[in-house]
Amino acid sequence: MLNQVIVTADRMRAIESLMFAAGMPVAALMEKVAGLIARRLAEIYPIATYRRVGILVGSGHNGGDALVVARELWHRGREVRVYSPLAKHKPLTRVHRCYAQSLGIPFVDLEELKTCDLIVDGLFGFGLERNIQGELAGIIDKVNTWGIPILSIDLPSGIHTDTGAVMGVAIRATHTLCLGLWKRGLFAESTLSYVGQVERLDFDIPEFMVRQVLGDAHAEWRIDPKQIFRHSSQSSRGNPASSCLPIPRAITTHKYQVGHLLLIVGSQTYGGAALLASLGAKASGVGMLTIAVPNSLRLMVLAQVPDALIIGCPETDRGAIAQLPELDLHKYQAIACGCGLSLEAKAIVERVIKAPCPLVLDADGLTLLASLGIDRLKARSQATILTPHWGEFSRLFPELKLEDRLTAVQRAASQTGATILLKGARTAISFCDRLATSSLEMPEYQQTWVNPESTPALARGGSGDVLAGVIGGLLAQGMTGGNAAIAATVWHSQTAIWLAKQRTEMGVDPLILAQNLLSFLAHKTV
Ligand SMILES: NC(=O)C1=CN([C@@H]2O[C@H](COP(=O)(O)OP(=O)(O)OC[C@H]3O[C@@H](n4cnc5c(N)ncnc54)[C@H](O)[C@@H]3O)[C@@H](O)[C@H]2O)[C@@H](O)CC1
Ligand SMILES: [K+]
Repeated sequence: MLNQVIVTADRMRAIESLMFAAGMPVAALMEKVAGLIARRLAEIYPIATYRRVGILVGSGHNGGDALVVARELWHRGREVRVYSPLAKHKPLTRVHRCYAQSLGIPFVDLEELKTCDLIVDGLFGFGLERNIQGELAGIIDKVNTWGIPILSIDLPSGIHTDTGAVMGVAIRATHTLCLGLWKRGLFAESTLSYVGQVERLDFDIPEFMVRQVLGDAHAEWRIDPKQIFRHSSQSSRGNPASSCLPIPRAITTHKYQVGHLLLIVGSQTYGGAALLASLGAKASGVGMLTIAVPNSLRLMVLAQVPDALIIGCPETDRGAIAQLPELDLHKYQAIACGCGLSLEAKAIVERVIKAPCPLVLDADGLTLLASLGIDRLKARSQATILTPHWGEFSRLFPELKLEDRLTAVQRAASQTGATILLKGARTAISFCDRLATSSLEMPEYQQTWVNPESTPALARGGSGDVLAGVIGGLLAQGMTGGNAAIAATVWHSQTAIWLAKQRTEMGVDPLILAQNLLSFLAHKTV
């Protein structure tokens, strides 16, 4: 649980206050935390290569942490230099400063840090309140130009704890050690070029205190990718129940028990999208797959996906699906619609919105939904998953485009009742459900999960089609909207990370991705 909650500065302060009120001395906690930072630093940046360490010290407890780290590194034989540009300090920071000086640790001018092998950034943590200006801004700008590795304590100084906004300037870290609980701002896409590699440093915050502050309906969570993949005998801990892969199967399972998915995809212009979505759906292990495409694509899709039922649909002059033939939409456990559909297929989207089964809308399906009006979703009684990237999201929810991504996705999901999967480098998924770790009596509530690991290898046309197909397949097999969105997102991004290691980020085209989803899953769960 502690590795999954995302907190704001206020929540972090409230949890910290509970620890202090219960008797943990403030100074003891700083000592413990900074000791852990110093130990982790020694693993990441060994003394043999990073002997000279420059420490940036601010006025608050982030600076206090940095001074304890400075002292510990000094005792372990590093050449430490401290730069402490502010005149006033919080009392605990001040005493650590005095003690460091009494040990003979040099307090130097900024320029003298230029020859260091490593910089430790302890200027500001979650206490940053306003834009950084004047001399301090100049200091950060300068340090960023040196090209020396920087380890930031808690957050890169200058990053807003809650929104991730850059408060004027910010340190560009190579490594960030987030203390205790994940800070919300670390998950904003705009901070990714500032945080470097991010780790959480656990300092034994009692879980009951975290629960006391966050309550039973905590809204923002970080997905733990490791918990998605498991042997079928293992139970899920933390991530929403049954978002785990592979989906277990009873020995007597027959094909009609593992879902029938209808894909409505493709146009003459975007034939490949239909194939990629189909291959994603196929990898999900869905029992039956029916693919509705324009007539002219029928044989091409049949040749590539021989195990699917292919329905050729009448098409417009420009090769979009003009109408669905007499299909009984009741017989499908899920429908995924939109990949490569083209913007001529509005009538199709109008029809599938009324379908009496779970529905995934992607790509052109979303743009068409935006033109029909998001209110159309009110007619739906079954799960709906929308999978927009930011551009599609802004068309669907223009009034939310100024919000930060986490707030925006949360509002969109509560407005529509749908699961919203906002794609990006840190895909965020918001839906209304019970939390897996809670009792069944617990009411459903709005929750948002962020995928913390991905790769720019996925930034190419067609990756999203594969994802939509996988989600459709998982939905058809009975996963809830939120669980299917989480499982598919993690599976898709972890497969891409795995492939990028073998083929470079240039080598993960969507076809390779779709073809390797199952090899990755097998490799992960043996
Ligand atoms: N949460 C926890 O349980 C723990 C927190 N610790 C550390 O304490 C930090 C938070 O400490 P603080 O609350 O003292 O906050 P910070 O150390 O982040 O900084 C706050 C100080 O900076 C000043 N300040 C804020 N914005 C400024 C600006 N734009 N320009 C100039 N000065 C500005 C404030 O007046 C205040 O003096 C954490 O980030 C972490 O490093 C650890 O020591 C121990 C455990
Ligand atoms: K910092």
